[in-house]
Amino acid sequence: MNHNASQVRNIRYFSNKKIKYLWNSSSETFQKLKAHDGKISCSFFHQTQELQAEEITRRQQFYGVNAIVVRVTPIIKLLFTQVLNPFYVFQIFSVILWFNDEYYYYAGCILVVSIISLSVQIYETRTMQRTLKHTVTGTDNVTVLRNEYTLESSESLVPGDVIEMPRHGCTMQCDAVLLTGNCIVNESMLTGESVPVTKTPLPNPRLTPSLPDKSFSMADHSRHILFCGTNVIQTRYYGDHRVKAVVLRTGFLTAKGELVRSILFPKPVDFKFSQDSMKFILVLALISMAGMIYTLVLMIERGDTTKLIFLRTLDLITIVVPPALPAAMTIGIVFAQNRLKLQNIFCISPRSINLCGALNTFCFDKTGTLTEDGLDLLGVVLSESGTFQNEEKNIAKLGRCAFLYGMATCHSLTIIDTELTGDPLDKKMFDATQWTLDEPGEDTSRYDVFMPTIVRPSTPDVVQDSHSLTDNQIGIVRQFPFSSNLQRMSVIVRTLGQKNFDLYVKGSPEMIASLCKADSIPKDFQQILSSYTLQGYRVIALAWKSLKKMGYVKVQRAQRELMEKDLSFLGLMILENRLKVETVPIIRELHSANIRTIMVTGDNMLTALSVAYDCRMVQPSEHIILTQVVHNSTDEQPALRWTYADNSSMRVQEVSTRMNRHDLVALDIDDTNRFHFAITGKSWALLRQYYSHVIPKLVVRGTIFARFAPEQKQQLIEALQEVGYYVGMCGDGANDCGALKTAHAGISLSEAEASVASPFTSKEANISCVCNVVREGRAALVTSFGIFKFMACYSLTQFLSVCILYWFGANLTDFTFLYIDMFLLTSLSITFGYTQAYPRLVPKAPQVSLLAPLPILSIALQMCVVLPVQLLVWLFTTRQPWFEPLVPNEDEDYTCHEVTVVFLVSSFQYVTTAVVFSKGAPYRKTVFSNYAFLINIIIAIAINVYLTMYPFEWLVSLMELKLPPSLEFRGLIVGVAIINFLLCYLLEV
Ligand SMILES: Nc1ncnc2c1ncn2[C@@H]1O[C@H](COP(=O)(O)OP(=O)(O)OP(=O)(O)O)[C@@H](O)[C@H]1O
Repeated sequence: MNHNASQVRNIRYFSNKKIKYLWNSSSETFQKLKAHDGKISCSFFHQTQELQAEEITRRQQFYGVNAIVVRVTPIIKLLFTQVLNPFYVFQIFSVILWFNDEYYYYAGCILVVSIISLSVQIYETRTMQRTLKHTVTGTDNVTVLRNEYTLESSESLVPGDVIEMPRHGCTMQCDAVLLTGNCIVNESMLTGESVPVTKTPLPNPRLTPSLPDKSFSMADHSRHILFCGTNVIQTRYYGDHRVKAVVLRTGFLTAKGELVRSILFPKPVDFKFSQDSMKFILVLALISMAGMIYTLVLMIERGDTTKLIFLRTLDLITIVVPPALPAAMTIGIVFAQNRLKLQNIFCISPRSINLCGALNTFCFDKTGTLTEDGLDLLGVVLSESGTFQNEEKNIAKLGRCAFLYGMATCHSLTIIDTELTGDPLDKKMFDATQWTLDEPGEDTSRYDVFMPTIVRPSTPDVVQDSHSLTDNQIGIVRQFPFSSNLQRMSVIVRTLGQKNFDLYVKGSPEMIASLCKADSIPKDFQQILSSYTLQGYRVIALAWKSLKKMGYVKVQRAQRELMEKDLSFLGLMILENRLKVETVPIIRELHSANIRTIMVTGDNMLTALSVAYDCRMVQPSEHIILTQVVHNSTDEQPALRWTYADNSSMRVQEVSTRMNRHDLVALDIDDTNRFHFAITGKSWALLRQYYSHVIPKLVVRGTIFARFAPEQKQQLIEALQEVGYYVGMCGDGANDCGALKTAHAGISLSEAEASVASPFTSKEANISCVCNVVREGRAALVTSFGIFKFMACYSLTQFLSVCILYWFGANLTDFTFLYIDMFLLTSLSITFGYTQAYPRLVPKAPQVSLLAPLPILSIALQMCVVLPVQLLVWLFTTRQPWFEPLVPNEDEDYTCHEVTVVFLVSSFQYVTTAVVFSKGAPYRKTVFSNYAFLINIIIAIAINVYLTMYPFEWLVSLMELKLPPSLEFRGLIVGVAIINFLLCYLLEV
């Protein structure tokens, strides 16, 4: 936390996480610094004048430098912050203790390991900071209005500055609202979607008095805002007029700044696993307290020296609380992240990887994610005089008609680097017309003063001379860009040589129909539409209107809502909606891994239903219940209806206004497991308003969410999280951004290299990345679980063993600790972390991975090599390396006890390892590991029984030792063995 209270001209403020908080004396609170207070009207921006020098200085003091500075923390600072981490403090404490206890080798080794891990951590933190700095930092020179238009460094910009957008593009260094001209931008840095987006000027109510002066909001006016970090590809301008924008927000207050802040200071994730592990460490600490009291009493009774008592007592804490636990638990994440990179999945938030292991629900966007993006145009159905004509597959046969002109003009395609780019749907539609598109040149004479994009037929028999005035050329003079919320886009065009302008609108059939004159809509509109959507086709409608009596200026200033009404319906475009080849197998695999799948789309409900059946999100035998909230009249509470839909037709059956068991019975659903709910965005909004108590029930069984606006997608994820689901989201477009950020794990399918849109970005544009992410998440989580359990079991085993040794007045030596802690732990953690890469998610798949035997091999190694070596060393080195007598030990009998204890330590560890490795991944239980687990347990029990009940008479006689005398001793050992088993078992369940 970086709090530094200061004063700027009697204003008290402090900064925290790159944001300033100012003192508000009237409310007596600190309030977050905002660029504007949200009560500004749109006309305010159009009245913006240049800022005076004094005002600029004042604002610069207020808002600071306009830069998103990610500092690479100096090594010394990082070192201090890392060393002050409680676990390192504990480690330092332990090392000092061990040195004092003369465990030089052991303390030395731990010191070396800690230094290495600290250096690696510092190196990695700095590399990450450097990469982030490289991605986000940027300054540029910007033309800004100060006295006159001058070139200034972008760092000096303040909110309120008027800037000019350069003609050939730039990268935005602030958030700014566009006042004049159009800009084509690529927002992939923020949204992951690399389709060019057209930004239009903010409506100016002063120029059009009929226009209400709405209050400005970032969400409502986002299509007029150029966001920081986005790439402005081209600007369009009026003659030699400037393309102007007003700076809205600077530095970390910008949209990009917010995203960078969320990476620099991630929200603490409420993950049960990390909470539980802290609780468990606390329990371990309590156990060590008990051990300390026991040692204290024992050693005081025995009359040991104060120093020895002090050292032995504290030593117990370092045995019970494993200081390397947090570091060991991240091993799985490191392996998983590297493996994801190999699969072309980039992760900017590694801590999300463990969360992916817990995901139990995955939401998918439809278009571009489950289905192909560049859908083939199947045909068109024209409407003439309010009647649908026959479907026409060959667009060339349409002839010159309004529908064809609509197809040729109503898009936001643009030429970038000589290539036509834009929305894949727009591209398919335009390609079908076989027209060509010319970007504006310098010549302004032909279309008044604006530089329009020109479209014209490319077939030679039609074009006589592409540069002469021919009535086949159409200029697109204004564009209202596509918005998911509005479900439509429109253009204002003028055919060359004609006086009047025309408006073409295309969008979802429901939306277009609602904007058309009733008499222009065919009577069988719903019927024809359903006939296509039921088959899963994507249907787009076109409409038209002649803007007679409107001059150029009026057309340029007119408000969108006022233009897009009283349209004449032109017809429907039918597009194929093909599933990607990967979709069905991946959905199947997710289902067999017990992960729920949900479709949340902006598309039509019937299309979504059909795709859901096709991709097997809903099985053919399963039912779908459509949830509808219908307003009968404005003043009364809307009615909640449950209707019944199946894959061949939709039967509408009103049931009841409440959802309960009776409703389901009334719907004829006897098997309550076999139905899914579906709802549209419109009903969802009303449901939230009037029936919010139904939402938790709905989302538990909801599978299809259609015609959902971007913020509703986000609401759905939140609703799922509220009822306890761990939710993943996979999407490809800007309309999925909010949902991707909100989900526990968001995967954006994007080609953008440096996108900060979601924690995961997959370059493969299909949903196979979902399985990879879940699989790696599970592998990382299981590794963390396994290592956690292993370390807990092992430190408890060691603790009990050492307590017994204290009883005899002995302790393990430097070498014994070294062997157990270093060799075993390191080799096992690494083997474990590495081996958790399995090829399938599904629990029942009887598949034996090539890597599966590795943990078993490691156990076998311990069994067949390490134990005998341990014994041999003990035999031939007069037991020195293994025991440290704490009190002069005259009685040779004790040596025998000590041997038993060491064997116990090893065999308990062996059992623990066996349990952890073989049972750690329940969803991947392989035939091999099940048997291995059983065999391991049987062997371990046999060894324990043999060692404790018939302690190696041959060995004893070989070493000329006496047998341990008492039965109590054997009883004690057996007791410890049972406790160990119980512990392992409890940890496992
Ligand atoms: N370029 C476009 N021009 C006009 N209308 C469009 C365009 N793209 C989509 N639409 C219409 O707007 C609706 C909403 O679009 P949106 O992008 O929110 O979702 P989607 O593309 O249909 O599906 P998904 O959310 O699964 O990606 C679409 O169903 C379609 O009818």
